[in-house]
Amino acid sequence: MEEPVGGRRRPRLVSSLALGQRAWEVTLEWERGLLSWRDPQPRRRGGNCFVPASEIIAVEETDKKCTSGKWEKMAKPHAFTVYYVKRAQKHRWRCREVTFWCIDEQLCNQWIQALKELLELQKSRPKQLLVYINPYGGKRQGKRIYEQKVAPLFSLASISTDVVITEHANHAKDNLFEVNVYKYDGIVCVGGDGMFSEVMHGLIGRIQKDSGIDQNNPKAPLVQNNIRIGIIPAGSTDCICYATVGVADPVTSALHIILGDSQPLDVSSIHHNNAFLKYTVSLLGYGFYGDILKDSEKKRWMGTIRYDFSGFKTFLSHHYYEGTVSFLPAKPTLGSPRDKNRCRTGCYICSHSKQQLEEQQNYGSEHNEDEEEDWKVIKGKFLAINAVNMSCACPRSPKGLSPAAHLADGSIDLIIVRKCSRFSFLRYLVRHTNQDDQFDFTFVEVYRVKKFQFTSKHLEDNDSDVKDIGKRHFSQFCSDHPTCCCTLSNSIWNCDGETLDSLAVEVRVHCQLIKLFARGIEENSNDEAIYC
Ligand SMILES: CCCCCCCCCCCCC/C=C/[C@@H](O)[C@H](COP(=O)(O)O)NC(=O)CCCCCCCCCCCCCCC
Ligand SMILES: Nc1ncnc2c1ncn2[C@@H]1O[C@H](COP(=O)(O)OP(=O)(O)O)[C@@H](O)[C@H]1O
Ligand SMILES: [Ca+2]
Repeated sequence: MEEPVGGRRRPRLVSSLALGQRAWEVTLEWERGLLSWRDPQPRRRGGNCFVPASEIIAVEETDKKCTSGKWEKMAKPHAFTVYYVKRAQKHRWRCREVTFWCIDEQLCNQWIQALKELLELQKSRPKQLLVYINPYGGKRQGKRIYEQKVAPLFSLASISTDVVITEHANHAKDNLFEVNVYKYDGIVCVGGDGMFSEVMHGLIGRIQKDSGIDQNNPKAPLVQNNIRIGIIPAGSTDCICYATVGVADPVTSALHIILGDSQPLDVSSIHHNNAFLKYTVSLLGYGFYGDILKDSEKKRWMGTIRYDFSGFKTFLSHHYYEGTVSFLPAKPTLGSPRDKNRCRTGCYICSHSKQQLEEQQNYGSEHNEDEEEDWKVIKGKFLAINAVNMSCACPRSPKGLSPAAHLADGSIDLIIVRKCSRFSFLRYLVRHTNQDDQFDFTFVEVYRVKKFQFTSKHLEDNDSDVKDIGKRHFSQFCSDHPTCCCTLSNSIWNCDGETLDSLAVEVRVHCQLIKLFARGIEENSNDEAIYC
């Protein structure tokens, strides 16, 4: 039965269709973009289901061969299946399907047609994607994960893909300078944070090159682009995926890509002496996390547990490093890393930053804050200096290094852990895994900043040539004395899981430079009223 209601542009479609052994009242509301089905006998539990069009993955005429033997086929020979997003535990999404049956072929086709037209209106969904798979990331499962869990969903959603399985490090990055990136709606990387970093460098670099922007100029206004990046987690930490989606799960990420989600992300650029070094979006860490990375790179053969092993070893070695950190604080309107304001889907702090960014772009370039505002300087002995652009939540620490950091506010949270006892440092680390405040220690400071610089004491004391010789000498010295906590050695910078070639860095955040196929972490996503 079809019932035009309201006489507006498009009538509401209401039919009695069979689902399971019963007839259900199925409604498609064009104005609200909502598909619902209601059990006309509401005594039964779970009698009402709603799926917004924005969460429908695909609609297909049901292949009757696959369902032979069911009573539906005999009584109601025509059917269509709707595939939609079902929210499961802990921010996981799954693809669920529901098949409706009817006697009238024309009615069945009308439903398929209407649902397909509704899907056509979802303009932000990608149609063509470029996929890079790192077959060696994490547990070396990238190719299998993509082929078994992701590709079937992309094909269900009629997304066409060009797939590149990388053959060496930097393959994806270099390739992004060669291909016609503009023909794609998005780039997907299958791997860990390192693989994401590679794709991000390729994409940002390519866009700047095409726009005539010199990345070596630390003051250059970088050009944003609308080609979104999707992450299918298949790495060792997968913090960028976890902190932007709420879980590191390939199917969930594939569904966010299919629905065409868009999450802007801050990117920090790292320079030294007017030379571009790298971009970072998650952790830029010196000291503890730099040392873990240095040690763990030698243990890649161990797989993902290399980080725990190197973490334990680095914890025991308890090295501290001397240097100077200077930073430019962010405006107080951006909140503080110690407030309880978490960045969640639709975050108002990030939306406000977006508005400001648009105003700046419309009314001329950013004014020079360096000259107007006060830089703060901290000299000392540090166990760790961590700059994070996002919470860095990951399975090891579900709240992350800075639980209140924002994905797209145009600021970095700078965490400084001064020299302290092993026991105090352990207490600090343990608080990453429980509800206690990890910043509530006298030896931990945290600031929300726009820019910062770091120089190791060795660089301050020596000129750069002497430094390089000294660095090698001191590193040798310390690896010969693994139990000493001497300050003579340098650490390295861990930049999203990759090493940096410089000890001294000048870092600046670029508000919302890139976009991901994500929507941030949904608040109470299990309680919403969509599911059945
Ligand atoms: C006592 C337990 C303490 C647990 C503390 C856990 C804090 C974890 C914070 C993790 C922040 C991760 C930031 C993300 C970095 C990634 O971009 C980056 C690259 O990822 P990819 O390999 O997927 O490409 N990953 C990393 O640099 C690895 C970070 C390693 C984190 C492992 C930390 C383990 C610490 C273990 C300390 C053990 C002390 C035991 C004392 C008895
Ligand atoms: N085919 C390949 N062979 C070797 N290294 C690769 C290949 N493809 C990508 N890489 C590099 O592997 C590094 C780690 O990748 P990633 O996917 O982040 O795994 P993990 O999370 O285990 O570190 C990245 O620096 C990336 O550039
Ligand atoms: Ca940020």
